[in-house]
Amino acid sequence: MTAMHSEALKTANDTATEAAIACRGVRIAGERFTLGPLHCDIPQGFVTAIVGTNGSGKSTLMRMLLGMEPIQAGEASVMGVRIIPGGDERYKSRIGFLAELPNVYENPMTADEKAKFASCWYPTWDWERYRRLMRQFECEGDVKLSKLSKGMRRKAELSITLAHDPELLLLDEPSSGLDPFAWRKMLDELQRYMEAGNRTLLIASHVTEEVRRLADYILFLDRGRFLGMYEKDRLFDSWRVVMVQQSGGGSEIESALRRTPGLQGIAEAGPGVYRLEIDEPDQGEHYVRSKGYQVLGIQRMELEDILSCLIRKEETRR
Ligand SMILES: Nc1ncnc2c1ncn2[C@@H]1O[C@H](COP(=O)(O)OP(=O)(O)OP(=O)(O)O)[C@@H](O)[C@H]1O
Repeated sequence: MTAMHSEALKTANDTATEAAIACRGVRIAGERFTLGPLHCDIPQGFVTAIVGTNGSGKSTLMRMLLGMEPIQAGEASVMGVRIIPGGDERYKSRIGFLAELPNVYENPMTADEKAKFASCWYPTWDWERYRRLMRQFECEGDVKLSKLSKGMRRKAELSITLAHDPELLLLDEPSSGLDPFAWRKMLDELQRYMEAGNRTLLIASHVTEEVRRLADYILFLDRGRFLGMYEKDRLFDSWRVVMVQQSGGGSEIESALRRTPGLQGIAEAGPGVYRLEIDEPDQGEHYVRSKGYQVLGIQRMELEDILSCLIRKEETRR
């Protein structure tokens, strides 16, 4: 399976999916860090998870979408609005954003005070929804944000972020600090949010289980490099590690194995033993067996394994 870019994504879904976010060769360059070029469509009505190593640019990407990181090259648009310096910023009131870290300037405020401030900014603000979410997360609205525990504050901020039922939700590591019960409630709330059908969630997460449960698509980043965007179910269904053995080993077996259909990665795991990472499991296994090699085992790949494989592949490509 190949990484899905705009046209391929439409074909894969067999629908003319609207892009909630479109990036065309977007590049953001700082003194010590460059993100991009980024070329992807985040489809409307779906959950896309950004998965990447620390410092890979997940938060930078989210900030760019809010016009907080200048774009050096390429184009980005959010819900049809192109992000340009000094451009129309009204699109931001249709977005809910939960930053990775709390804003220290808001420390003296209570959650209710912050909510009051937000209610003036968002035309679709719904006090009923805010109160329901605060109750759901067992949050106190009249305590200063600085006096709340990390997890309590996260839950209060999440309630505020969701209270205006935004068309696009950007969540930067939302589960950071949440206990397992709160985490489950958050997943329920996010699933409820998506039930409207026309809502889009972009979530940066290091939590494999969260990605597995929520995401429809996964966008991979590493050190600012875009490693591709994949449909989650196809990714987990098709990527496999196949252990192969052939007594004698040598360069012949390796060059034959390099022609395995769907090969994403290959490594020698011992004398005459090879570890193949493939995304065409049936054809791959058939090919290996047809060459007379012994298949020692086949395993599904975890998210971390897939990310490592994509990183290695990108490094060999360079
Ligand atoms: N406040 C900052 N000042 C200067 N450089 C920064 C700052 N925050 C991030 N960076 C740089 O931008 C790069 C991308 O950081 P970013 O926060 O986008 O990564 P991330 O993928 O969200 O990381 P993490 O998983 O650790 O949250 C980092 O490698 C870092 O060098």
